[in-house]
Amino acid sequence: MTDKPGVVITGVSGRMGQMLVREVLVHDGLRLAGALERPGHDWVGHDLGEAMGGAALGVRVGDDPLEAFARAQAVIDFTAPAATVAFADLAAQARAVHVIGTTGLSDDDLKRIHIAARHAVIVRAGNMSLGVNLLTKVTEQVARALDADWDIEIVEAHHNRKVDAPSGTALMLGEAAAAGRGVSLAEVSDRGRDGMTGARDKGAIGFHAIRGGDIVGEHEVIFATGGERIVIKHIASDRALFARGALKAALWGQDKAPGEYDMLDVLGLN
Ligand SMILES: NC(=O)C1=CN([C@@H]2O[C@H](COP(=O)(O)OP(=O)(O)OC[C@H]3O[C@@H](n4cnc5c(N)ncnc54)[C@H](O)[C@@H]3O)[C@@H](O)[C@H]2O)C=CC1
Ligand SMILES: O=C(O)C1=N[C@H](C(=O)O)C[C@H](O)C1
Repeated sequence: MTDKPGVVITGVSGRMGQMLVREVLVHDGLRLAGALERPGHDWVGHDLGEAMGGAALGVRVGDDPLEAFARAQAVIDFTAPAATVAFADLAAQARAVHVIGTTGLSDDDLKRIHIAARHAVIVRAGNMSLGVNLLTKVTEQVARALDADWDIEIVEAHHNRKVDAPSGTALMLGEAAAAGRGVSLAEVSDRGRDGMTGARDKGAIGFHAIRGGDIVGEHEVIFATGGERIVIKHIASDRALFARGALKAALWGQDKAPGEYDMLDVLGLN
């Protein structure tokens, strides 16, 4: 028996799920306590290691979150909005730290997550990398220093399997730019122009999404005015980066009071 906190990984067959499994297996401070997939998925009932194409791990892929979370101190969840909202309630019942990487959450989803955080620690971020979280701080500072004669545009690029746009990261960067400018993102956001749009609205924050091939994740914040342009860019070339950030958050959350946190809290950048 070990006293390392046990982690359940949801969506284990997914791009991030498999990366999280690999990273938790080599982590010094955490152990794999369970693996979940959606009911009806091919992997359910099979050994996780064998399902991943390797040696048996002695961990069976399950489809019952309540049973799995009861045995865990943390749940790491990169799945889909409907699943994540349900997991937030169940992780809170089990008093397990819930690390949420899922993006594309609606305002209603966010409200339900907020309610679950009354009873347990939830760490949620559209991007778990140090580089992107640092970029949000830089974006906020640059936006604060510049007036609305500087147009702000956010361009993101991802692989062709991504289902949501703008990316969670682009929205984090948009929120940071809006905060720096002292405006509400909802009021100035301008998404994916097409057709006779008219001239750009002064003060708008524009979003553009590229989808292609196997791009892991690229984000650019452009500040443009007459005669000059500032471009700040982050390139992720390995999903392990997101997985390691999520594991750090799971460990960090173990001694925290119930509430909603983000990666800036985990990384000490707030
Ligand atoms: N915050 C961050 O740093 C990052 C966030 N993401 C986000 O993570 C999410 C997943 O991304 P990918 O791994 O690329 O997607 P994916 O489609 O490869 O994997 C999602 C997995 O979740 C599973 N799933 C869906 N409903 C489920 C349920 N009810 N119970 C258990 N499993 C369920 C699916 O079967 C699938 O295996 C997306 O929202 C993506 O934007 C991705 C990378 C980094
Ligand atoms: O779906 C992805 O792949 C990614 N999603 C996150 C997002 O929406 O920003 C983070 C990362 O860019 C990869």
